[in-house]
Amino acid sequence: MELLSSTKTFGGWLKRYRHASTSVKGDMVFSIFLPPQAETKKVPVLYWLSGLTCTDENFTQKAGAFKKAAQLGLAIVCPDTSPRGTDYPNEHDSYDFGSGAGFYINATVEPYAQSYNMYDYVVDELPALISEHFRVNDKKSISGHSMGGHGALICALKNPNTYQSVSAFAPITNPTNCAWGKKVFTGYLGEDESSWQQWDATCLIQHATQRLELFVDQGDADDFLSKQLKPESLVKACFKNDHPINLRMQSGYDHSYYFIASFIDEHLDYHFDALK
Ligand SMILES: N[C@@H](CCC(=O)N[C@@H](CSC=O)C(=O)NCC(=O)O)C(=O)O
Repeated sequence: MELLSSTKTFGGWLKRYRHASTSVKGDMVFSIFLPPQAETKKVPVLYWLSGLTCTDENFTQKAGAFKKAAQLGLAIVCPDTSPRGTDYPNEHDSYDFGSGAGFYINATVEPYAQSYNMYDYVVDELPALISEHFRVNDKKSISGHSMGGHGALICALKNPNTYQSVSAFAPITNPTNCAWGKKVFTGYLGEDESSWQQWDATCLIQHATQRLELFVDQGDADDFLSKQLKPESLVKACFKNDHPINLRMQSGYDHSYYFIASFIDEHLDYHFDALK
């Protein structure tokens, strides 16, 4: 791994690394916040998955999470949102497909199938790398925003007993039924919609074998709420399958990192309670 930067903050360290990834067959960059407690003991980890157009740095620079994480003794790992360095057809033409829009799934359509394996990267490869190189214990939780909120939900739903807790800010909830999801699923998975369901949180609820609560914050002034995010789909699926969900509609909040910064401390407390 190549250390790109190391910055002291709130008594801990924010470090940025580049490494060669086997899942995406190219270099990937991630950020990790190590709290002061990690100097002397192993700490639990929260994985944070960002949304469309983001890199690992949107969360580190805008969420304001590190004071609380330092107090709790919680490491936070922020992967990038897609492979970089490739130049596939349409990969860099729009904000909601290709680079910056990996969607945390494994693509099956060529040429994307060669490297757009962000699910394997965040579920298997990155945690193994983090365990090998940092003073972390085997407890982990996952959270994210929008595309990354959906990523967090599917990682938890598809991997029972892997994460101690899961939360999401303004997640896309039912990508098989919104424009963002239909566009990327067609491009990465193909036209056969039956193959899409295994990557859709609302569809996955009926197959869940662990009833891990879904903790979701959603702003009611979010411009993407009714057309892309559709939390009512997820709530309906949870209700139908007796799956626990705590959806908090937050009055006046939009889709931005100002919203995330307003509630991130509560999410960190929530995860740390489960990780203790
Ligand atoms: N057209 C907009 C859309 C990009 C946007 O809003 N991205 C969000 C995530 S949306 C769902 O995954 C985001 O987190 N942006 C980065 C940020 O720092 O706010 C555009 O291109 O701006």
